[in-house]
Amino acid sequence: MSAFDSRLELIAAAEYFYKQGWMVGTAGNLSARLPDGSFWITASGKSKGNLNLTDFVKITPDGAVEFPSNDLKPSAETAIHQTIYKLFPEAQACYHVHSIEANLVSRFVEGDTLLLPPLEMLKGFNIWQENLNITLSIFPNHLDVSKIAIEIEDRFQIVPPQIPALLIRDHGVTVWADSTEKARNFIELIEYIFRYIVAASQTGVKINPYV
Ligand SMILES: CSC[C@@H](O)[C@@H](O)C(=O)COP(=O)(O)O
Ligand SMILES: [Zn+2]
Repeated sequence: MSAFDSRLELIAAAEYFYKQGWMVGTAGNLSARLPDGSFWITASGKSKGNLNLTDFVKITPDGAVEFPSNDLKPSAETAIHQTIYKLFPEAQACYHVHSIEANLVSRFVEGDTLLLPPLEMLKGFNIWQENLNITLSIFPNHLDVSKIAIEIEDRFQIVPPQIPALLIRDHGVTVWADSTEKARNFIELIEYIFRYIVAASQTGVKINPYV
């Protein structure tokens, strides 16, 4: 019997995110680790709404690129996935999407952290606190993606993230988890929180710190 192919999970998640409007116009990239420490990642520039098994590139633990076919390039944001897997050995999947709400909330603050509203949804990140005071790290969006990856590594080595997620300003969110299933849930949870922050900012009711 052959082992389960995690690319099938990535294809299904990408189709779902695409339908939510979070991976339009080839935006976003998804990866999943393999038992040998290598990972599958979406090839660069593919429409994420209808990926197939040949739309992935394998990155080995030493950073070599294994092309299933030679006209594929790895995701332009592979360096961020490599950094996440290096920093968090328990991570088995890393998902990155672009939503309008993520970009709006990234502009609600000028600093490098976003205070999250104290929503029950945070329990989905395994946060069990009475008075929730959780922040999400925001990073600048550099043209040179390796610079973003270096800044993620530098900051998280000193200040570990409170939840397995980070936001790149004017760009989108990245999450990681110990399974593809959890990574998909984490994207849904953080995008719900972003939608809540945007909606709350429009109500005039003091239900979040940005109103
Ligand atoms: C709509 S282009 C977006 C890209 O520049 C990038 O941010 C992205 O998420 C997808 O890049 P890709 O190289 O396809 O993985
Ligand atoms: Zn991106």
